Amino acid sequence: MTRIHLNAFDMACAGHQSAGLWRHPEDQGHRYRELGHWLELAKLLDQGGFDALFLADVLGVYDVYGGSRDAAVADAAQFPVNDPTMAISAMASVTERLGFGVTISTTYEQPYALARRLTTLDHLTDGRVAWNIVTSYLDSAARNLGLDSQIPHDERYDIAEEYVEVCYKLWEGSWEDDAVVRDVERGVYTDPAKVHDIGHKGKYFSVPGPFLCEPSPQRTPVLFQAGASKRGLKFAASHAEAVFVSGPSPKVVRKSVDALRAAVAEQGRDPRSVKVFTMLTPVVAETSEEAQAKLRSYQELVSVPGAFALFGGWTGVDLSELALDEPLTYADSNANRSALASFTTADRAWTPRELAEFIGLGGRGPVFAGSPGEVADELERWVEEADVDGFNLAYVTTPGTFADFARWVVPELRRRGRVPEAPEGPTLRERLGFPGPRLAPPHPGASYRR
Ligand SMILES: Cc1cc2nc3c(=O)[nH]c(=O)nc-3n(C[C@H](O)[C@H](O)[C@H](O)COP(=O)(O)O)c2cc1C
Repeated sequence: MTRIHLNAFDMACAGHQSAGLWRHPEDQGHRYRELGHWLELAKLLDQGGFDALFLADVLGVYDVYGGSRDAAVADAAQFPVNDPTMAISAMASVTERLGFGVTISTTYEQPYALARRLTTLDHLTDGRVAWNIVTSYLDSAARNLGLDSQIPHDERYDIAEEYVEVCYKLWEGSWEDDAVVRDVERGVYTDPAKVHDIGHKGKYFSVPGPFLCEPSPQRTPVLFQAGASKRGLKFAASHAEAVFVSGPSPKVVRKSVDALRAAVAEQGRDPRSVKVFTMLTPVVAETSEEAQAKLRSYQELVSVPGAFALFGGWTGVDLSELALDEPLTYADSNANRSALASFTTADRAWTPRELAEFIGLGGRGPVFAGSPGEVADELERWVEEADVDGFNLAYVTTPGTFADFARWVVPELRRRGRVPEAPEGPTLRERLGFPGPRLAPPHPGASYRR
């Protein structure tokens, strides 16, 4: 029976994908500032059968809707938002096997510094870190990070290509495995002959020296990628070990997955070796009726302006300029092209009225409400019809959605042989089904190894 991988999808903010639900009395998203909140969540996920906690991130405010940031600010739509990396080592200290996927953009930070941060986390978590490689989509981020507006969409990916090349050289090529000798008698901690300058001089980056860190358990963290435009797919086909996609139906997601697997094969890699995760928000209760009642109570709390603020940031489209029943059209934007395509060209053109209902809960992915058996059936249907390997499960309330899922659905998935009783490991790479802790050929990163 094919394994189903499960990530909890979250962000270091009070309102992630379900705009307005911070008003729910059980929602604890506002505790995102407390370390205790993250430690409790990590323990719940670790014991509850999740493979990883996957953390999104943005470096700007959502200010496309109505030409203003007010809706996003008032509704806590991914604002305020803290740095996603800080709590990870603390979470690792209270968990055994949970992985941590962290989103960091290649657009606003030098690879030399980022590679060190991720390696530090890989050491402190004993090899349980993944990097979700993104290129960003908000003009507001660009403006506050020293640019007039965003670097053009496809060039951001050109930068990302060179960025990961630098990282591979640092992670895989700079240090030999046995460089650290700690030879007290000779007075040698690290053998200088086994640490190498990477000598990188490219179009965007110059890194002549050696990596600052000694090799960590995975060396290169597990590489996730999110972004499914034509250019995004090309990047993923070369570099991603796992890809995060989203779309409203299996039919829409299947198109991206087929295109991705074909592109991976063209790169000489096994198309099944890339794990695809799609976004879904589960609403589960003991019975179908209870789950539907719960869903209705959630729907009453949705903030449409908050949802439209998120949509504006993702796609660059200001829904305030459209009539409620006017279908959206696709135009190449500088934002997240695949997000817009999934509501226009991929299947059918959605209207703002339909979007208000759909994205209010769970963002760009579907919401499914049902009993444990019905939710498990739905996940199996997605695996079959969309050809995905797992899910980034978004929440309506946190930690409520994750606790319900761990309590009701994971045991059902275990009964069906979809989730193992004990996780594989010990590293995240092995837990996700790869043969060893480190990148393996023909992944291009492995070719930099000494
Ligand atoms: C499912 C999904 C999740 C994403 N999550 C993030 C994120 O958390 N932060 C971010 O800056 N970009 C995120 N992105 C967007 C990527 O940064 C992407 O590089 C950029 O928007 C271009 O996407 P495109 O190739 O689909 O046009 C996400 C994209 C997808 C499809």
